[in-house]
Amino acid sequence: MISVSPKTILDTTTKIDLNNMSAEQKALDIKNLDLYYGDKQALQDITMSIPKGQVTAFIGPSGCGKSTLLRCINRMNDLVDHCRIEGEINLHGENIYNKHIDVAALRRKVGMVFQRPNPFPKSIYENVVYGLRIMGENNRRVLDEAVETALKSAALWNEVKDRLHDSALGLSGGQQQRLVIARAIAIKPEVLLLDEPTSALDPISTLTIEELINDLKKQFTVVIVTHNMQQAARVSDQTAFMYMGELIEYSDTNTLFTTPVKKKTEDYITGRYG
Ligand SMILES: Nc1ncnc2c1ncn2[C@@H]1O[C@H](COP(=O)(O)OP(=O)(O)OP(=O)(O)O)[C@@H](O)[C@H]1O
Repeated sequence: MISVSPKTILDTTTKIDLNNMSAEQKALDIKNLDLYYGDKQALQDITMSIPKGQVTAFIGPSGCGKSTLLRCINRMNDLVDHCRIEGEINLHGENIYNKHIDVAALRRKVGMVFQRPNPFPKSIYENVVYGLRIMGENNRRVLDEAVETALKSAALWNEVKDRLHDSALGLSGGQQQRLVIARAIAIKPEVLLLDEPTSALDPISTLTIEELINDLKKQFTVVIVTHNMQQAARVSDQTAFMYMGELIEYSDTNTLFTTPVKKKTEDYITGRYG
């Protein structure tokens, strides 16, 4: 089993019965989800519920479908021409793949942060208010408050409060990633999707983001894809292990890393493949 710190093992974050959640506890309900890129099936019959206000990690070897599943949650795969999806992802009891769903509105509720920080070539301030401006908000006082709140939530305020109108491109990689998180949360999404958010960062910036994720779950439901099992063990409440497009095991993180039920999970977390 991988070594997780005693603090992680003893963490008594509210445990949820993942197989028996009430509608109020669920942020997302994924049912029998299949995804095909052309003829190739990349996700097979994924069924899982993701609890509100917690951190859920997707782990598994390269190519197992982690990012594909994450991208389904805000319909980013709609942008891939030859991609076909069957099954459901329910948000508030409504399938986000229903024909009448407004995808732009969905993406306001389900924000996403990618591997590489991607600030716009604008000021720090304008990056944070970008989504609000698109939504038609131009009141200076409202925008100022949103900038302060989002940057504080993203643990960046103290570092940038005196240079809000400088270019975002002058920030370090770790600061840029926190800025992108601030931009995503400024419009107050319900769910925040993080696709390997620290893979391009140094260890200290990684630690800062991991601490931040722990704070973010007080306000948002967080779903994170990570290659790094120690990171999943450190930041998540529950972990889903995927292999070749299938969800093999999904349980609270301590259980998955200490007493996995499936042999494939055990082989993966003990480093036999991946
Ligand atoms: N746009 C695409 N077109 C065709 N195939 C794709 C596309 N995106 C992903 N795939 C394939 O789907 C499968 C799952 O890929 P995905 O990127 O979701 O895996 P992953 O677990 O996130 O991998 P990694 O950890 O390497 O990022 C892989 O076989 C991949 O080659």
